[in-house]
Amino acid sequence: MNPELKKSIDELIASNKVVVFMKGNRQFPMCGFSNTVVQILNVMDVPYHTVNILEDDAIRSGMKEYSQWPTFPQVYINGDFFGGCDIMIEAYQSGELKEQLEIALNS
Ligand SMILES: N[C@@H](CCC(=O)N[C@@H](CS)C(=O)NCC(=O)O)C(=O)O
Repeated sequence: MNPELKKSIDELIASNKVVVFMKGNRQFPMCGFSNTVVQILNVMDVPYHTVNILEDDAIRSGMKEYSQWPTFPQVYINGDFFGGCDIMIEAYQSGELKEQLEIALNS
């Protein structure tokens, strides 16, 4: 992929403990899956950064390649790809998400 784009994604996920690449933003999610992830993170009460992939086609296609994941939302925690909506729901219910967020935010 474009090395400039890769570098800017690298920097974005390195400088924010939690990043959500999503459709819309936290105030106005433009898709039910993205909305679910926003609701989960709001309940967890953690700081997170969102990127609206609908505003940038290069990011939209670039993130699919970068994450090797075909859909949005895409959640990064502590620099690592964590998952999409289904994985977030599962991890929220099992307690795994709380654990990972605690590790990330305390590191
Ligand atoms: N099962 C997926 C659901 C997400 C999904 O299906 N997203 C679709 C519709 S919003 C998507 O991003 N499609 C690719 C695209 O729009 O570029 C998950 O767990 O996140």
